[in-house]
Amino acid sequence: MTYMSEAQLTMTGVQLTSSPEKVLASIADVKELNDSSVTNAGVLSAILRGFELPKIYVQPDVERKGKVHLDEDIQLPSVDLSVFRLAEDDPRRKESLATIVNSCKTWGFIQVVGHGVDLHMIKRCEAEAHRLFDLPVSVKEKVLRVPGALYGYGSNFFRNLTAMNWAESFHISHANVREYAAKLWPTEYEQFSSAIEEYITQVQDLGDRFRRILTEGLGVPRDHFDQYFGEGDALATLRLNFFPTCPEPSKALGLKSHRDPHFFTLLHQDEIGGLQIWNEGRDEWFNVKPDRNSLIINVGDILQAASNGVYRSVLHRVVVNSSKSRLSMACFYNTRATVVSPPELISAENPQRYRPVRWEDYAKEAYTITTGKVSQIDQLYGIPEQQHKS
Ligand SMILES: O=C(O)CCC(=O)C(=O)O
Ligand SMILES: [Fe+2]
Repeated sequence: MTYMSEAQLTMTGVQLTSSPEKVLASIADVKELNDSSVTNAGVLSAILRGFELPKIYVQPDVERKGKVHLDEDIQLPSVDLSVFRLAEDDPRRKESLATIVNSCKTWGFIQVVGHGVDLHMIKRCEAEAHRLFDLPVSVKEKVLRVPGALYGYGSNFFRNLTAMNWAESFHISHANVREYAAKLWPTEYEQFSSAIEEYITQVQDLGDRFRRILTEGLGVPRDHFDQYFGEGDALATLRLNFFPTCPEPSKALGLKSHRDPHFFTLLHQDEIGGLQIWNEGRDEWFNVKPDRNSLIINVGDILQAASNGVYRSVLHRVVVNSSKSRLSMACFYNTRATVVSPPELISAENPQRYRPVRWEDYAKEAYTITTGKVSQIDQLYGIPEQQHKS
């Protein structure tokens, strides 16, 4: 296998610059210069296979340190959501609700089966996602996500990147998938568009149902948050993530550690694995065992605020490996409304912990805080302790 030094890479056109868009663009140049046979593979895997890891992907120590729990993959608590069709006092329903609440308080994550999202449809959507990532770079560049834009192709969605994520991502919504797909496949965008639309529709419907379950779990009327979401009117953005095989996986990350800023995220992952969740109490990263039939739902910052800190938005990241690429589909479920926690959750002993928060304002700052101890919602919207007492 021939490795290219950084200097050689630079000579062939890869500018090691801090702008991911430029890197993508210059990687495209390398492809055209060096190897026309790679057009049907994902951009990073195709271009970088056999190369040493360019510096721009080497994560700083702060991102790489942290003990990983090695004994055994944890199985996130898993709940069959079909029990929520049972009568309210049915013990199986109660037990499942307790599991969900506990898991969202501690792990910030829960795994669900019996979710009602069609598994064949998920497979179709994954196949379409692969079709997208397999397109030549010169085509994917037509929908490049430029800085500040919400949608499109690229892996730069944190504004404070110190190294690039070893990933290709594509952000899209139900409302604009056709517009973007038509740029990728001028005459045959129907297949991709309808798969994505159907996926978002079904996952959003699950989100609506799950939102009411989580609300009930707070001990408030299950329709309490309906006021923020309307009828099937949640904001839902889909991020397709493709993690190519990586020549030096221990130095890179598929997604650097982050908390999702939205209300919650509904995630599907293929069978490869790579998602790790930070457990604060134990000071360790935990691997999540992938299960194709389930979806993972994780609490986001807005829900943490809306639940007055009961549900936790927890740090997570994606590690990569040298032998298998991975695909995940993350649907960010959210509201445009200004969110405050229900009065039932606030008392003298348990004061209001967050100022009202509106996604449009929060989004401007949400991705700017670096990794680690400080939660971005605490820092930006948290009400300091001493103000609780006064
Ligand atoms: O790929 C995964 O497992 C996680 C993806 C994720 O955290 C995200 O897209 O925000
Ligand atoms: Fe995430």
